[in-house]
Amino acid sequence: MVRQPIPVIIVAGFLGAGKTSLLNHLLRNPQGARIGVVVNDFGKINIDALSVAGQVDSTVSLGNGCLCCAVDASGLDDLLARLARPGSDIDVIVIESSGLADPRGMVRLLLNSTNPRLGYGGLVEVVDAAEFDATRRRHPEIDQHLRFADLVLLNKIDRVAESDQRRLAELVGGLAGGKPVLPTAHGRVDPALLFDREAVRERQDVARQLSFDELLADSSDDCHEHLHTAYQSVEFTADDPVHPRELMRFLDDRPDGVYRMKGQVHFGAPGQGQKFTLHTVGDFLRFQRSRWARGESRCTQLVVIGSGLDQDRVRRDLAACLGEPDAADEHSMLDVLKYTRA
Ligand SMILES: Nc1nc2c(ncn2[C@@H]2O[C@H](COP(=O)(O)OP(=O)(O)OP(=O)(O)O)[C@@H](O)[C@H]2O)c(=O)[nH]1
Repeated sequence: MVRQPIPVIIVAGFLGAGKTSLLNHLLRNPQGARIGVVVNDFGKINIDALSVAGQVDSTVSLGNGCLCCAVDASGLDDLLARLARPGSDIDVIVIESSGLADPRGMVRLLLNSTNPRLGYGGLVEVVDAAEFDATRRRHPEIDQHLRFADLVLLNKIDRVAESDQRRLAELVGGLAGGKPVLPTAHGRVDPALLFDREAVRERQDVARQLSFDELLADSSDDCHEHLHTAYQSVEFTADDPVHPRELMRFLDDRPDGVYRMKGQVHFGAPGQGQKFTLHTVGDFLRFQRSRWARGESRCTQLVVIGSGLDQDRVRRDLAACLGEPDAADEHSMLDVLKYTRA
């Protein structure tokens, strides 16, 4: 089986916004995924509390299969290549970008990476909700950072009066250009929003006795319930073929709040009888082309994940993409193919 590229998620945010809290939360709640966390230094990562299985150079191996690596920016390329090498068990890589640095450099580095085993997993901007107005006055460049984010965590929401939460969410959402904004406390976001659990489930079926997750789960995490309701996922299935131009129109102008889309697409275009697997994070878009397996039914199955989604509208807009291009329209797949990797 061909392994999907390992998603690399960049976590950015100004000093003290809650980046490390988010990383610690993910390491405690990996849900069976093996996470490789990359930080500038081990300083604040709460490794002691996570039971260390071993240490090699600047890498700490944690009892739950996760890794924590300390690296400066110049060593990042090498480190990513090592984490993604064949045989590596890592399912997802999360990099903490340092405080004031413009995260775009790191995004560019990933998007330009020629390593087929690495994929862009999105830019998550952590914002200190309580200090947002003051931070913005001191660092107006935060507006730029937000514009490039794929997902914004409006963190320290516990420190903001309820009456002010809506104003901040709207302000930040506007600056982020309709990207999803998720209020969080202590960076506690459902990891399923950031990475998939499919690979994980397969492994758990084989070795259910591994219960480190449960042992390490943050017992003080009393907001687990509403974590699951903080974002929505919409499933869309259709047997009728999808019109490539219509789907590209939808993808070019995704509804507000969409963070990720994934699944398979059955296009109705002459000579394009292959299966296209779609993957989007924020503005990033990629199709992978493969053959349908023998006996596999040709249909479209998509999952759209985001926060503040108008679920009916997403379903309606996707249903409106069904159809087949005119026989005379020879180039209907052109835009799809621009974003396709074999
Ligand atoms: N009340 C409250 N405190 C928080 C929250 N998130 C983080 N903190 C606290 O804020 C401080 C900074 O959090 P960090 O997670 O270290 O922030 P950071 O972005 O990694 O900070 P730098 O590495 O200095 O850039 C710590 O004392 C955290 O305990 C939150 O949601 N609510």
